Amino acid sequence: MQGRFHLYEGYSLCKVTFPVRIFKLLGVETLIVTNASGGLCPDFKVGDIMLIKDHINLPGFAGQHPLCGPNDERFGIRFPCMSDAYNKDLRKLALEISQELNYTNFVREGVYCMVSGPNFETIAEARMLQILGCDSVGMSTVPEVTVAKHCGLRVFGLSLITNKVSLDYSREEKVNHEEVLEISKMRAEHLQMMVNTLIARAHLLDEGINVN
Ligand SMILES: O=P(O)(O)O[C@@H]1C[C@H](O)[C@@H](CO)O1
Ligand code: HPA
Repeated sequence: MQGRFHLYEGYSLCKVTFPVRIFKLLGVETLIVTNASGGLCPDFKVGDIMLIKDHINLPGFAGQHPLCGPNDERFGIRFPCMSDAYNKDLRKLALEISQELNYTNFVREGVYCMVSGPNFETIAEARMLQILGCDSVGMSTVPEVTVAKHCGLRVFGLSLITNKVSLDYSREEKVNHEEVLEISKMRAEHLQMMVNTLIARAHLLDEGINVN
């Protein structure tokens, strides 16, 4: 996909995740998601690439969940397990690839939290998210991943840390969308290289071939 639909644009989560169901019907087996997010983990720097280990579905807690409503059994079960939403083998492979590519000083792992947006977080909200265990925060991805896991797709996710989230009232810098775009452009080639290499190697996992 080039771009995506967002909840904050006014699309229902059913529409936001519709492409994932189309992928499933087309025979796709693995979903690779990328996004931009704000760093909450104090160790993260702007420009870091975070391999998504897990997520927090904050809109889901408030009833904004793509699987609410009648369950379509043709796609998956009513109560899907989410404890392994992000495929372990693909994450391991991505870590190996980041070493080979010499990317280790800007590749991390962490927990992504989705908020609805469209505003960036208040300081109090950011502090709450950090206490909850979120390493980064963004406005997308979780609905698509949830629907993908529901219908049995294997998921791998990358989140580019485009800004530091303000956690301190004395911090002068303000988050803005231009910065998000600028950092995304700066890291585009690295991200492409990681994703391309992962795609080239991922099928070897299925065939049980040692990828090293
Ligand atoms: O679409 P993603 O989640 O990658 O982009 C983030 C969330 C907003 O769309 C935008 C805010 O700058 O970046
Ligand atoms: N907060 C929420 N969404 C984002 C951010 C952020 O700081 N940066 C990019 N997307």
